[in-house]
Formats: sequence, C-alpha cells, structure tokens
Amino acid sequence: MSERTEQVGGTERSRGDRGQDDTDRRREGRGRTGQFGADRGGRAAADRTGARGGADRGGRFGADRAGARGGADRGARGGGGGQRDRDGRSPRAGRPAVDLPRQAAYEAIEAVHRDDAYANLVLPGILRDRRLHGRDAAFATELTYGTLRVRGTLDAILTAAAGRDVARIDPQPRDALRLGAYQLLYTRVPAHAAVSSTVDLVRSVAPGATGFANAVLREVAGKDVDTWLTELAPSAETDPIGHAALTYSHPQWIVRAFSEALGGDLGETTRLLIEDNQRPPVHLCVRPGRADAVEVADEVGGAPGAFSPYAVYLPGGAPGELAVLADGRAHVQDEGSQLVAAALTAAELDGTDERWLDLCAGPGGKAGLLGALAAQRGARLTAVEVAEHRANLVSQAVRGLPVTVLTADGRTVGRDPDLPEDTFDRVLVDAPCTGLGSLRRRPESRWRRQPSDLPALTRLQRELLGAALRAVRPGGVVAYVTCSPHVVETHVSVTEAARRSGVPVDFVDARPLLPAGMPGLGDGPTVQLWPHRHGTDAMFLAVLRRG
Ligand SMILES: C[S@@+](CC[C@H](N)C(=O)[O-])C[C@H]1O[C@@H](n2cnc3c(N)ncnc32)[C@H](O)[C@@H]1O
Repeated sequence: MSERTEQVGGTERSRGDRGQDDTDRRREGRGRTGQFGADRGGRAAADRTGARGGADRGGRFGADRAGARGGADRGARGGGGGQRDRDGRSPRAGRPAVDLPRQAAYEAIEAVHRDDAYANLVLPGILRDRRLHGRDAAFATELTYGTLRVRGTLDAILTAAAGRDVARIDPQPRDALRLGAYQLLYTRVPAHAAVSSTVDLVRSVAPGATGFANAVLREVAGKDVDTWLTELAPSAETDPIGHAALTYSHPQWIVRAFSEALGGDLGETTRLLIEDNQRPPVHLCVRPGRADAVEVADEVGGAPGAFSPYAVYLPGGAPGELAVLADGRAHVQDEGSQLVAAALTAAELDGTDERWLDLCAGPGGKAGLLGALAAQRGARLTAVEVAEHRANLVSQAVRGLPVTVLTADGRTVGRDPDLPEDTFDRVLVDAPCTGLGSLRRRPESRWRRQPSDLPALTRLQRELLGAALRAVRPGGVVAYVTCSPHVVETHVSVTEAARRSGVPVDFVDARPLLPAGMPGLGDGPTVQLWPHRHGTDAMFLAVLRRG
C-alpha cells in the first residue's frame, strides 16, 4: 500500500521511515553532543591499547623512549592558561591542550567513524561550536577531508609502522594517528609539530596510548609518502588495480569499477583517481527566471560555468552566507547535476508539456532547477521523496516555484492517486545509488560503500525506473540519472528496467540534450560525465522515450 501524504501544520509529511530519519539525523550530526575529551565509553579500551602499544613499541625504537619522555615533559611542564598556537603549546597540568583546529578535525573524523556521520554535514557544526573561522576553519577542514580521503593509504602505512594491523588499534588513538600521519605525509606541517600535536591529542582522548602513538608517528615520519608507497604498493605491472588503489587511496573494487566504466583505460582511470582526491570547487545553480549566471558570477566574485548556462564557480571552498543563496536566486549544485536535470527539459516532445515528475527529489537540488524551468514554461512539477525530512528539504528548496511536494514511495505509481499512470510529459528518476561519482565531495564515502550495497540499490533503481516508465505518457520522456558511473547502476540498471517494464521504449541520444560543443561525451546514446574530463561529478544520464 502506498505511503500517502498527510498535512501536518502546513507541512507535508508521511508516516513511516522514522528509523531512516533517525539514522540520517545521526549521520548529519543533528543531536550530536559534540563533547571532546569528555569521558566516553571507549576511554577504558583506549587505555588498554595504549598500555599494550607502549609496551610493544617501547623496546623496539630508541626514539620511542625519548619521544614518550618528551610528551610527558610537555604534560608536566604545562601550567599555562588555555589554548596555545597551532604548533607549540604546553597544556594545563592534567588536561592536555590540543589546538582547536586539530581538535575539531579529530572530532569530525571520530564522528564519521563512530556515528557513520557525513563529514560535510557534521564539520560545519563543530567549527561553529568551536568558533573557528578563516584560516583555522580552513586548516581544520583540510585536515578532516584529507585524512578521511586517504584513509586507506594512511592505514596501510600505519599498519607497517605500528607492526600490527591498524584494525587492532582502538578507535580513538587510531583516528588520532590517522590525523597525525596525514599531517606528516600529505601536508607541509613540520614533522615535530605533527608528532607533538598528535601525541597531545592522544593524551587527551586515550592517555595510556601516548607512548605508542609517539613511537608509531616517529616511524611514519622516517619516510616520505612516495618512499612508503614504493615499499608497500603492489607492482604496477603485475597488479595495476592494487597499485592504483593504494597509491591514490581508493578501495580496489571502486578502482575496478571506474576502470570498467572507462573502457579499461588505466591512464584515464588514474587521472580520475587523482581528481577524486582534490577538493572540488563549489558550484552554484543560478535559477532561470530569477537571475543571470554572468551577473551572479560578478556579484560573488566567481566565474560562469564552462558548460551549464546556470552554473557559477565560486572562488574559495565554502559558499558562506551569500545573498544570492539567501534570497533564492541560486542554490548550491554541482554543474553536472544541473546539466542532466536540464537535459530532461531539452528533449523534444509532441503534444502536451505541462506535467513534470521528479520521482526521487530529496533534498531538492534538481527539483529547484526543474521548478524554475517549469515556471518559465507554464508547466508544473510533482516532486516525490520517500524520506519525510528530505521531503521537507524539497519543500524549502522549491518555495515560490510551481512544484507540489509529495512524501511518498515513487514505486507506487498507479496505486497512489497523486501518481497516476500514463500521465506525465517528462519524468526524472535521479535514483538512489552508491554515489561513486561524487567521491570528491564526500571524503569518507569511498571507505563506507561496499560492493554488497549494489544488489539492493540496483533493485530499487530498476523498480523506480519501471515506475517512471508507467508514469510517463506515450510519447513522453524519462531521464534516468545516477551520481555513479558503476556500469551495474548505469547501463545494466537501465537496460534491465526497460526490458522488464513491458512498456515500449526507445533510447534518445542524450548528447544533443547537453550544451553544444561539450567534449568527451562518448558514442551515445547515454552520457557519462567525469570529474577529470568535465570538472563535474560523474553523473550518468540515459533518456528514454515511451512508445
Ligand atoms: C540521489 S538522491 C536524489 C537527489 C535529488 N534529485 C537532488 O538533486 O537533490 C535519491 C533520493 O531518492 C530518495 N528515495 C529513495 N527511495 C525512494 C523511493 N522508493 N521513492 C522516492 N524517493 C526515494 C532518497 O531518499 C533520496 O533522497
């Protein structure tokens, strides 16, 4: 039975999905306590690790003892007040000080690993709580994102340096070690500062592990990252996937999937992996009918996008409190997402062009653009989202636009009176997927996703596309979109869903639906965008016309 929507206090809400909401709330850091250094359940376990670690390491490296003493000295000398500067401070006795940016980064990394939080959602709250701005906020962000992105490589190096599998180190010292190793290997932070600040951090979260941490970090600092990789990475000749995976810090199954989607071209796969490790620029989508991208680019000191007529590239990393966002002239959205949403509206139609449907709308980025285009063309969009709190985000995103938001399961087409069959002129299925196409933006996701996620996701993708093919009228068009280039989620899902639908459909060549002159779009009829080719997320687009 379909999950019908009901009006609660003027907001559309649905029954069900409370469990998912709770999980999402945790991941987004809502309700996060944000305590740092306060007693947590892990303290005793971390102490045990520290004792074990200290004993393991103490006898093996001469430097360990000096390092451990150094840490203890700092602790004993500390009597000064409050926080000190980033790289040289002495803590108050019995309560080691850790500089705020590193503290914030540690807290975010810990939340990601302990609570399954999303770094991009949890970090802003931590920065706010700690009143970090400007360079300190940028440093905390770089440490958080960088450490999470290259976690696989850091773990391999830490395993070698510690002489034990990193999985056997307790979570708190392990995250602190990752943060310290990242600074040592991937930043220009001086080694002594990276080591001492990390030891201070470990003393704060797992006091018994300071000697162990000190010893491991000194071992890590003994070689640069290239030397470590030469020692640890499999040979590029005999195991190119394993080599690329360790060198560019991606799980092997993802490297394999990218390579397959790129036709087995390992050179291009490598360029993609390198791009995935960069911090992407923030893109704005300037809403058609409300403002012009060139004018907004001037206003925000950015640049108009290379491809989407609505895109503006922001300078710097964060949109902050831009007027253009606050007053609804634009929203934050990757240029690739803009292109695939706009492509749906560019396909030619015979007959009516009034009823548009977005079957997977939350949090509302594409619905915002489609709603603005619908307003210009006298059409109306129905935006469907199954998760209640994401449907509320859609409602906020489409305020003032001709959009009806339904909290419902998109698969209920034909059973839900608001989602009739054979009706809509244009339908978007922006399907739930692994998100492998936006690893740049979600630094932790490459380590969280598993191949075992694929069967449930692809089943859902096929069911949603099947529902879209029932919802569209004969002659109407359906755009199937994923933010993943994995062929199982793209070509296989589309062809399977089309085959099983029982509805006559033809592929429309999607390339002419994108701006003229866009390079690297392949042979059609589907389109795969790429970070390293187009500077966008790796969005996949297939357009189907119902016969
Ligand atoms: C890739 S996201 C969509 C992103 C969105 N189009 C945008 O541009 O902001 C997929 C969305 O589909 C929703 N979803 C998952 N299963 C669904 C279902 N059966 N019916 C409707 N929405 C569903 C998810 O909650 C998620 O919000």
